Amino acid sequence: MSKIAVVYWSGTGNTEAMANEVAEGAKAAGAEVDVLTASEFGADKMDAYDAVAFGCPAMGAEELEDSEFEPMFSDCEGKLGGKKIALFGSYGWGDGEWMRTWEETCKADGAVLACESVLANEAPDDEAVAACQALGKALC
Ligand SMILES: Cc1cc2nc3c(=O)[nH]c(=O)nc-3n(C[C@H](O)[C@H](O)[C@H](O)COP(=O)(O)O)c2cc1C
Repeated sequence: MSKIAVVYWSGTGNTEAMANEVAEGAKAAGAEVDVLTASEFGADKMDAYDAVAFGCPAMGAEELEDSEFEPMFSDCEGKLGGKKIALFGSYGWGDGEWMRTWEETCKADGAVLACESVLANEAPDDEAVAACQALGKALC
């Protein structure tokens, strides 16, 4: 059985709702899943999981949230080589630039992106919910 971590930051609950759907998808596919906030995760926990889903909304000016998520993620970057991961997050008025930048960072770190990243405009609609569940399944 694969062990999967869903690690997220969310200010107003949209990315949290996505994280819960990712977890549901992975559980339905038979994985053991831990859902953790950014402050509950770090590089020292990476080896305990077969795959990790990272979720963070667009913050700052098309950036990762900089007080909790970005420091945690930077910490994990040294452990991303060959690691199966997937990215998700909610955004507001932008065009998804934060996610494209984030994907490039992960590829440069040698991460194996299991599927297309999932973006939701504000609260996830039915399509985004289904995509989050499929993301969770893709990590199994
Ligand atoms: C301080 C701040 C900065 C933001 N910056 C961006 C941005 O650069 N691009 C964008 O598309 N949305 C931006 N947003 C909108 C959020 O990404 C959006 O509301 C998202 O749904 C929040 O997700 P959450 O509920 O998981 O916190 C920003 C929101 C806040 C509060």
